[in-house]
Amino acid sequence: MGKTKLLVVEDDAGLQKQLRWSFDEYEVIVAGDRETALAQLHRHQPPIVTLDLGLPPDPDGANEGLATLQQILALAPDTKVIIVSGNQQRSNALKAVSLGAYDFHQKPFEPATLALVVARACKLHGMQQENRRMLQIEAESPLAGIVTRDPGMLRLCRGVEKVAPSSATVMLLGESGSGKELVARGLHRLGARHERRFVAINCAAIPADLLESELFGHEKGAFTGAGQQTLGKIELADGGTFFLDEIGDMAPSLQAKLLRFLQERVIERIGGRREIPIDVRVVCATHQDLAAMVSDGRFREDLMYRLREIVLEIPPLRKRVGDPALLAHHFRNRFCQAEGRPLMAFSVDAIAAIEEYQWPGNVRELENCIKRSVIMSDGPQIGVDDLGLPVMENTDAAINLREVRDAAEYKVMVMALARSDGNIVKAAHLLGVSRPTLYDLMHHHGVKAQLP
Ligand SMILES: Nc1ncnc2c1ncn2[C@@H]1O[C@H](COP(=O)(O)OP(=O)(O)OP(=O)(O)O)[C@@H](O)[C@H]1O
Repeated sequence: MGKTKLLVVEDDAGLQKQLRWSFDEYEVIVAGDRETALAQLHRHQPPIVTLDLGLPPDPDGANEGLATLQQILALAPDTKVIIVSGNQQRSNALKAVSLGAYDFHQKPFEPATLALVVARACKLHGMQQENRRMLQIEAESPLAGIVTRDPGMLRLCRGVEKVAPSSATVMLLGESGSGKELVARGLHRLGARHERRFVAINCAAIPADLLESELFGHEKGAFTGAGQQTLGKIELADGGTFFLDEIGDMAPSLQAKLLRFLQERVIERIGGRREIPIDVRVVCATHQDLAAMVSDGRFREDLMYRLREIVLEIPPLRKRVGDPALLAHHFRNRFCQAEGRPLMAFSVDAIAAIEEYQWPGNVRELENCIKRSVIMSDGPQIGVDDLGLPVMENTDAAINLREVRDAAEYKVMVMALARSDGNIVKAAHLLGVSRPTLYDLMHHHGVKAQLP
């Protein structure tokens, strides 16, 4: 990465030199008047500007400096402008701050203090840019609420868009916390039934003897304690979408009843004598291997086939390229706002740990981890210790050199393409390879020129 650009607007040649010298870790660009300053701003787009208020043709006043400030902010509103002004100009410096300058520093300048102000401004600018990028990603999100840049997830989202308008029964496969319910809601929202209800039931969370009544409802007096008629979840979803989570946990006796409903599309409330026609779109989900359960006799084969007219697989978080860090920023934004805390940055170590960790609990685990970190961390930064991630044991999962190399190659290639927004020339430059080499790599990994 190149140095951060710093535009110094200062008409005194001696001071220009001094500033250039004390900011050697920045790429310092100097301008001695308004016109040059605006031209340099245009050309270099520096995130930070130090601005002397006394510029020619008004070196003893502040009019020219204030006018320059206003033009800079009109052209590049995110720029952090730090006023460097003489003691006698304090009131003008304050005026500049009220016009949108980031801060002011009095002459004679103290390099160490000014360096601190510039570094802080730089950090703030970086966070604001990152936040803007996040908001854009969220706005561009292929499905409302789903934050991802991973090619596999983007493919899944395209699948959801294709399947949503049909009435096919969909089975979502994915580990716990990987976003199955979010995808089910996406199917509902993009489908023709979006104005009706989305009703979800988790078969694993309800005791087996209550699940039947939860699903099909009951008439008054159907069993002890059935004091009034209660509609089941399937009936409540009539016209809309019915989401059956953890379908693998359903008891065999209920599996038969569910199968009958899927075949005939009628229900009978417990204790009722009437068949009630119901028109719902069924989506189900499981983290279990249903085929294996069928072999063991724990799940009905005919029901499995009924349920999986279309199967969509949600990749676990550890297999999504770039998503752990992306989602961490997304949740950090959300929880900082919810907790009324100023936006915190992740330390470099914290981001590395987030990318490294395997996330067995997937997005839900990451979401909880970031929530806890935002609440618990004391400073303006979320450090690796705030995350409270377990220390990872060394696994011997991947020791085949070609596999490891292939996986690493794929990962950096997708990251470069994502970072350059699909621009092949830029991505090749980032990777330090030629364009034809990048095309070869993309071909090898089956990645299309335009990111999915
Ligand atoms: N890609 C994503 N972008 C943003 N938030 C996500 C994403 N995936 C999941 N989440 C969030 O993570 C949490 C868990 O997701 P969800 O409940 O859909 O997972 P699940 O697979 O249905 O979990 P379970 O198997 O435990 O029922 C939710 O708060 C959800 O909003």
